[in-house]
Amino acid sequence: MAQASSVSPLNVLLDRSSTGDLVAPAPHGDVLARILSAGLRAPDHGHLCPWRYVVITGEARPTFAEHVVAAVARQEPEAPEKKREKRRKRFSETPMIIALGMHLRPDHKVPVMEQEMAVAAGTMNVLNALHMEGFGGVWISGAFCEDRSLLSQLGLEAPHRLAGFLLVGTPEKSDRCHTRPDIGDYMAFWDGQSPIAFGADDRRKER
Ligand SMILES: Cc1cc2nc3c(=O)[nH]c(=O)nc-3n(C[C@H](O)[C@H](O)[C@H](O)COP(=O)(O)O)c2cc1C
Repeated sequence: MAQASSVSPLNVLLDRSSTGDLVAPAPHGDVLARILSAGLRAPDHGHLCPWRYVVITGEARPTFAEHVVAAVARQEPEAPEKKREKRRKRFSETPMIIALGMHLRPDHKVPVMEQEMAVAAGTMNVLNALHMEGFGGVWISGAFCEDRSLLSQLGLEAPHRLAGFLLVGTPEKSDRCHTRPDIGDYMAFWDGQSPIAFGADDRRKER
């Protein structure tokens, strides 16, 4: 486990980073159920429970990879063969794929964007939970995630959508933290008078 007793939970969170360089094992059984349960602890306006996790492992991966490649061909007909091959390899060989289904209710008084944000918040919880249990992953997306035929394979008929996929496994390299921006540029205390000017925006103007 990544979290030794002397390490604070916050330090574990601050240590998380995404990686697509993943090897076996991926979580399974009760550990997987607990990791996905963390997703269901996300804030959820209206208690609509919009999360739908579709787990793809083992022999189902190459079959699903062909559906992804077909969706890429439909959505991005100009995409080079190299891009399709990259998708095929990632979806066939990554130890576990988790499709991030969004069970949306456009007619509900809670705006769809808030329903989608609940799914996004749940996804972040899952990424953190993976990290805390010694696993890793990366959230990926693309135009192919809008492909209705691909979504149907996952049981997501309109108006339900896909927030992308988590590629999941064990990080190949332990030292994978990249440099993070300084929080001082991204936070401020409002003084009740003047609008905030963030350091991050000043720096952007300088470029
Ligand atoms: C909704 C969403 C979709 C993303 N899609 C992709 C993607 O298709 N390809 C990619 O390389 N990174 C994608 N990313 C970014 C990675 O998941 C990841 O955040 C990035 O590599 C930076 O790593 P970090 O999480 O350690 O900061 C996406 C992130 C989000 C939130």
